[in-house]
Amino acid sequence: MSLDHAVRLESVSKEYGRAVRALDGVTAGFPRGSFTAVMGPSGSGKSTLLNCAAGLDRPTSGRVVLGDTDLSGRSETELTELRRDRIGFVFQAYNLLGALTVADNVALPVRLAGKPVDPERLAGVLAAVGIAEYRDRRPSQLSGGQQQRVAIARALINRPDLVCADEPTGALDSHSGRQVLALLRRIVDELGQTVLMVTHDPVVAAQADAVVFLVDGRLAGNLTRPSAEQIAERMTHLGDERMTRPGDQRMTRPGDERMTNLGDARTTRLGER
Ligand SMILES: Nc1ncnc2c1ncn2[C@@H]1O[C@H](COP(=O)(O)OP(=O)(O)OP(=O)(O)O)[C@@H](O)[C@H]1O
Repeated sequence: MSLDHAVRLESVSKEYGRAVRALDGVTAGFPRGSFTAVMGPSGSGKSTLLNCAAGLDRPTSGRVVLGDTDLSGRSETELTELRRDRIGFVFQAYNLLGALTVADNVALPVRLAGKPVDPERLAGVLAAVGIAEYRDRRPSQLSGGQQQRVAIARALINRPDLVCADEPTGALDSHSGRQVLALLRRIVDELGQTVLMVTHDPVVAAQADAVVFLVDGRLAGNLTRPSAEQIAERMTHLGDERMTRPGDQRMTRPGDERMTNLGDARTTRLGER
């Protein structure tokens, strides 16, 4: 079965100078409407994977395909436009503009594209993330969790192909973090968005449909709909993955599935609901 991927990485490697290979031959596809968490030890290449998938970093070799658009060989201007129009970003630091209102922050990607802001679309997105009543406030007048909702609304305004979230709950207390996670889950389930999220936290990753593990820039397996306990267990054994052969992305533990099964896993999940 050929899957409809929001984004696909094909043999992607990323080197910094000669010494650092942040990604090493990563091949992975992320089906539309799926929620995937990327985990691994510090320095394993998680943010690099996310940044390559989002066209923020260029692979040294291999290619990234967003929908049916190959990002290889695109100019900086083209990549900037692709990111603005087709990718939503949510970072640990909310990256909102303090001088703008909530509504203007959310509308910014539309204005930057030189397009008129559709008031209904704007109101709909603000309502969908639960911040309609704060639309005229400045970010500094909101809690961390509310600011992250604004960032999620801004990420959604252009109906992106892919939402990239790097430690989206990293700066939040556990209650706000849970709410933001539930919101990410909801934008996948109800709006059909595709979310790719980097996290260190097994409880956070357990919200995803699939968890992809990285070690030393290589895929070290994935788990489908795991519990936080299964993820934590796996994380403690990740160092063992260094023993696997380069290029061997087969899973070695019970319950694991190959990358190509991520889409099937999601179908199962939704089918169960
Ligand atoms: N701009 C850069 N220049 C040089 N090396 C870099 C650069 N960005 C990342 N690296 C290196 O690439 C490797 C992967 O980094 P990356 O940030 O992707 O890891 P990570 O898994 O997200 O780490 P963390 O969990 O600590 O955020 C690391 O060894 C890092 O030091």
